[in-house]
Amino acid sequence: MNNFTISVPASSANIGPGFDSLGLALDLYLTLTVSENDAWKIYQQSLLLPACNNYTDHFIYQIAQHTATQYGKELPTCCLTIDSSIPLARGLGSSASAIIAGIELANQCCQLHLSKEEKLQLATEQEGHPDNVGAALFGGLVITNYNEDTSVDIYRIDQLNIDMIIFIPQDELKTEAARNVLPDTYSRAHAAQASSIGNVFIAALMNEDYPMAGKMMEKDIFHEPYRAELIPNYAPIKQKANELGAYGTVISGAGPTMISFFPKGTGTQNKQKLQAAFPSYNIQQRKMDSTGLRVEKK
Ligand SMILES: Nc1ncnc2c1ncn2[C@@H]1O[C@H](COP(=O)(O)OP(=O)(O)OP(=O)(O)O)[C@@H](O)[C@H]1O
Ligand SMILES: N[C@@H](CCO)C(=O)O
Repeated sequence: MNNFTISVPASSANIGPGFDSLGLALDLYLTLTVSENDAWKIYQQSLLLPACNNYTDHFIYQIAQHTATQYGKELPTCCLTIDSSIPLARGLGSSASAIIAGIELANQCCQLHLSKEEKLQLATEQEGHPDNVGAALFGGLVITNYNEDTSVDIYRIDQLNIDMIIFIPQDELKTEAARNVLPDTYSRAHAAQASSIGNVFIAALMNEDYPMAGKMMEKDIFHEPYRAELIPNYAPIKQKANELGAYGTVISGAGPTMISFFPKGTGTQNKQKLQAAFPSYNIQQRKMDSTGLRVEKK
């Protein structure tokens, strides 16, 4: 086995009305440097990574082991050096990136020769929905459909002429907790209204009509109204971004990070103003990652 590096981007799911369906890859990365070794060793270089004393408890190892077993293979012992700029449990797809990294680790180490579509299917089965894993794997903005009885259908937009700003608060919010506040069912009228918002949103994005896309993203009724109370400064962040000319501001994934979409060229100046307005936040201007999962052999 040659040494190699796996790199997987962060992602922002939903973008308002695309609950469990839309994902946007962002230029923050989880990286694994892998070499064959006579015993398992995992070195973690970033303070953003969760502490782990035993390799068998490591989420990425568990996903790799599970994938190898699914294909009747044995994972060779490896030395992993893991680094990350993706904050955990903030709505930036950290678990999806870890799942993709684990699947790719097994793919490389066990020579599974998995196609991207097969990786997407495996990752979606692990995560439960294809939005974050689709973006992390393919890069760009992905539009997906999945239910437990079918394979994942996916389209991709790889060009967005907008600037993006993310607002990362200090405290975590676990996806599970943010899913627990959602209704189990929606009435027909509610579902029809919610999906019509999503339909116009995608049409607006495809036509680069960003004012309309911003209007639609803020009209979501699938998840935003239920989660707003869990998100610190939900209304003030939207209001301030709106005053500064944002097309729209929504919860990133399950939160608590929020993401604003600004006219191209206005991100840098607005980032400074927003950081001054919300000093306890880690506010960053980010770009879309257009590549997704990368493997570099040494
Ligand atoms: N690099 C990693 N290594 C090990 N475990 C990880 C890693 N990244 C994420 N995890 C696990 O996933 C959990 C976070 O997943 P969760 O679904 O709550 O949030 P998220 O994926 O960051 O956000 P969202 O799904 O809303 O975008 C962490 O608490 C940790 O258990
Ligand atoms: N679509 C998911 C993303 C987070 O995993 C949600 O909003 O719960």
